[in-house]
Amino acid sequence: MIAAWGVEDVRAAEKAAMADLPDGELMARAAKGLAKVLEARISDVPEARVVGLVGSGGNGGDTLFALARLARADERRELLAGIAAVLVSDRGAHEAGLATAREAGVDVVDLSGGADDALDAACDLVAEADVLVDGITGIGGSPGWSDSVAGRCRALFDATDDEAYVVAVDLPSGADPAGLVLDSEGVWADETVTFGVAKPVHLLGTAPRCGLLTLVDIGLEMATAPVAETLDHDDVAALWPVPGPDDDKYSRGVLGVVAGGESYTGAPVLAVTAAVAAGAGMVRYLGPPTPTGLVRATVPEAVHGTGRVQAWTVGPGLDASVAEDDDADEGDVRQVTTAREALDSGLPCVVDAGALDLLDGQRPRAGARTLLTPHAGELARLLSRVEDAEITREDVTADPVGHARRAANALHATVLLKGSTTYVVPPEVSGLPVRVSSDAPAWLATAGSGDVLAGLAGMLLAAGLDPYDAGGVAATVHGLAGHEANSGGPVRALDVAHALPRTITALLRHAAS
Ligand SMILES: NC(=O)C1=CN([C@@H]2O[C@H](COP(=O)(O)OP(=O)(O)OC[C@H]3O[C@@H](n4cnc5c(N)ncnc54)[C@H](O)[C@@H]3O)[C@@H](O)[C@H]2O)[C@@H](O)CC1
Ligand SMILES: [K+]
Repeated sequence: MIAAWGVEDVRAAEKAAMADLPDGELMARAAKGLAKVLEARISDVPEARVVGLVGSGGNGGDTLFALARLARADERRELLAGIAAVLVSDRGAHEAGLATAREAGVDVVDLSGGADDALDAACDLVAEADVLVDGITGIGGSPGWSDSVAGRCRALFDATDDEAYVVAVDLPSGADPAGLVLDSEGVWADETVTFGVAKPVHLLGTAPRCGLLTLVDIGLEMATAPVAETLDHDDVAALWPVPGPDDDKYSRGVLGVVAGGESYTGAPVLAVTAAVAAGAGMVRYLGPPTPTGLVRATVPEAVHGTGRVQAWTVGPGLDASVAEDDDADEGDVRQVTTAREALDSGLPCVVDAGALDLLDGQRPRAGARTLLTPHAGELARLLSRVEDAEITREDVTADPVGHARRAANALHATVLLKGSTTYVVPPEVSGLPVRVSSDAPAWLATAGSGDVLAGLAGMLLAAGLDPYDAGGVAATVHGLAGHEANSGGPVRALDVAHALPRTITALLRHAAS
């Protein structure tokens, strides 16, 4: 599991650690770890040139100390062609760090004061750099560039060679440390070397601009809960419901699926296939004749009609608007009633697609376990109704976690917000971290993919997982199955469902080995 703590909690932990350590020890640890990573990255580059961009705070301090270490280490080996530091801020740079870097022989170009010739010299340096170390801002930075350095930073990054390997110190400068502002100007790194623990910027929607995440241990002890986390393969395997010798199909979990209608016939096939493929004890499909016939023909394991279930997946391919349409097919209208009955049942429920349109607030029975699985547009529609306000898809994509949280709080449900990054957001009162999953292939953005996810998540609810775990596990396994279905190329949703058994087997085998 990778867990991320908020900036205030990180600062508190740093303060606590520093109280027991000699002055400068924590930064020395950070710089040592950073220098080690830089050394490894340049080990194969003959006559490498390393340039650090240095801001005025602790982030620049880390960078200067690390460059000094690199320069010292190279005194003996003379493998590097040059090590330079560009001071970008008018406020100068970390005093001890700068003195140490100068002493170690690091070339320094100071841009404070704004002289054009200094900026030209700095641009020449970065144009030649094989490794660019971004130490402008860390957790003390605000999103984007501040006015005083914006022109310089733009010029420096414009001059950077596309081939240069960009290593961000702690986080890419200009990225929002809290990971909430997604579109700020600033650095996109190939690798981010962070210290102590990950921060939200590394896991939330800003994660893609961090590149590879490398964690350097500096001995922080966190006294608070993380705000975000990403499940790794072992976490998922540990949560996966593995049947024991005493289990039967009922104890493993029966999932009821209310999906599709006379016009939308594919979604039920996908959701039911996914639930069966993921290992449901039994899947019971409820729907009008045409999709029922299709499910019968394609998923012979499923049963049909009303009966005992332990959880529901409601909504894939469901058209809730037929309830208001006098000319609508009778079976479709009945399907909306069935969906309402499932929502009213008090049983655990995945509420997806069309069923989200049936919710105006909490499900009727207090405490009913609920996992909502909207994409950004569906969440905007749901929140607009619940809050009686106009909320757009753009509002949601600009602050996905904030909006998912509002829906989770208002509906007492866990919200799995689908997108290139998927967030599983429990109500605030739970105190649980947001779960983030961002390594699904972009090819998964395809029709039917959400139906597979809804079937998979429903199967996990039926097996007894709570909505938070079911959402986190389903999002991760769905992404892995997307890779498994056709790594590096287009995938169709049905293939993702069919890839579930081998994806799950691989996870369980890996964890057992
Ligand atoms: N405090 C500690 O014990 C440790 C701190 N460490 C490093 O110190 C960093 C935090 O240091 P600071 O609190 O000094 O803050 P930073 O170094 O992250 O940034 C603060 C400086 O950046 C400027 N700045 C803020 N927003 C800006 C923007 N949008 N554009 C341009 N400049 C901007 C500020 O004027 C200020 O001078 C961490 O990210 C980490 O790299 C590490 O050495 C680990 C230990
Ligand atoms: K940085």
